[in-house]
Amino acid sequence: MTQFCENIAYSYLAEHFGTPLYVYSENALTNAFRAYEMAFSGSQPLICYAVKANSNLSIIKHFSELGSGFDTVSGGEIARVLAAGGAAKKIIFSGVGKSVAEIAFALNAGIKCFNVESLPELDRINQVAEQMGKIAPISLRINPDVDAKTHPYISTGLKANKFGIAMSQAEQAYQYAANQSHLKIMGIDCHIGSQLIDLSPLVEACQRLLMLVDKLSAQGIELEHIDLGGGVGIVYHNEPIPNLNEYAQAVQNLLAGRKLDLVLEPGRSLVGNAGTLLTRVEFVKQGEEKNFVIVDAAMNDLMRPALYQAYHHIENAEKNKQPEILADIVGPICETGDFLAQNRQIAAEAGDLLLVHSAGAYGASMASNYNTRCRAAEVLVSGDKVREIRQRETLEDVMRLEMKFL
Ligand SMILES: Cc1ncc(COP(=O)(O)O)c(C=O)c1O
Ligand SMILES: N[C@@H](CCCC[NH3+])C(=O)O
Repeated sequence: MTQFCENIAYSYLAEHFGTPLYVYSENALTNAFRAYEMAFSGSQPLICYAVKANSNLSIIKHFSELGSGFDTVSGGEIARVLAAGGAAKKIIFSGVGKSVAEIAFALNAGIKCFNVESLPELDRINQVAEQMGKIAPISLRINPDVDAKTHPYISTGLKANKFGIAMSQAEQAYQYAANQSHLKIMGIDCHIGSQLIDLSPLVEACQRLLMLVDKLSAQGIELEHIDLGGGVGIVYHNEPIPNLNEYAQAVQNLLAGRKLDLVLEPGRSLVGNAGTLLTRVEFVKQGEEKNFVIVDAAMNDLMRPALYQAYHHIENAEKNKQPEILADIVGPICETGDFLAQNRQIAAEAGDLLLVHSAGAYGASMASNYNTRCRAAEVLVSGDKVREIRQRETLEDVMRLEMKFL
């Protein structure tokens, strides 16, 4: 029995668009966004979709039409949001290394706020704003020193991480910002990490920020908004993911009675489970110690398993296909780390179609051309309609920029 994305068979999509292929369900994107809106309806937050999770223009456009704002981390991401029709006034610009050109671009666009991560960055933004005769809206990203209990590569709220301004330096930094002629203090923010499966660090970070908000208020610095960073984790395997309503309730209890607007920057939980990577089995190879299912997707298409030993559920597109073997599911790239899964029970023969689940976040957006492989196409399914939203790259696309130097 073949499996479906909404009303379209994966086998049809693979034949029509080729593999590897990213497939997204529009319904799943909408439902995930609405789940945040509903959970937090008591505080009417500005939900700023974290573009890095999936920067496809059509996905940005879809979220924009749902009313989303955007968390961006480069001039390129800001350009994408603007190109897709996103409102500049709903763009937040995060990141530890904003260049002069990126700051000028963001100021010209008229974004909502810069999330500033250091004193030198404050100086740089002030200088660029002065040269342009503008006032830059800023918020300070505070590093609350909270352990998010996630993979160390995506934990961002500890003292040892490069992100944010230390709690101990925060008041001084706000006073400094208040004295700069071309900055306007708007808010406070934090982001402690991604794929969070425990609510308590998120709540603790919010509490720490609110203590700081009170201290600043006593010093005459009033903030308009608090931005709590990324969203909750998603189920890849069998993780006990946090309940969004519980998170919302805890935050809303903490914010009750305060005149602070709420901003959220979820990425993974808006797109992760809306996406599947389709890949075709090239060969099944019996090694001396292991079986290998060699597929046409690789670490350049989906880097998460190689980079974080991340788990993605993989199954044959034909449900209940037998027999299963124990195998590593690997790509064609010349690296031993090029695997999508290790030691999995899977039914797979050459020519079979496999579904790599939960690939909507940090999949296509982290893809590369390593081994001079062409990036996969992406399609969006809505009911029984399917739309190509990124064409498969050709070799000419990949080589175009360099060819002129030959
Ligand atoms: C500053 C910032 N905001 C938001 C996000 C999105 O986080 P998540 O995808 O876990 O919701 C990230 C990524 O971790 C981030 O670095
Ligand atoms: N790329 C990571 C998440 C990074 C979050 C960015 N701050 C992942 O796939 O899990």
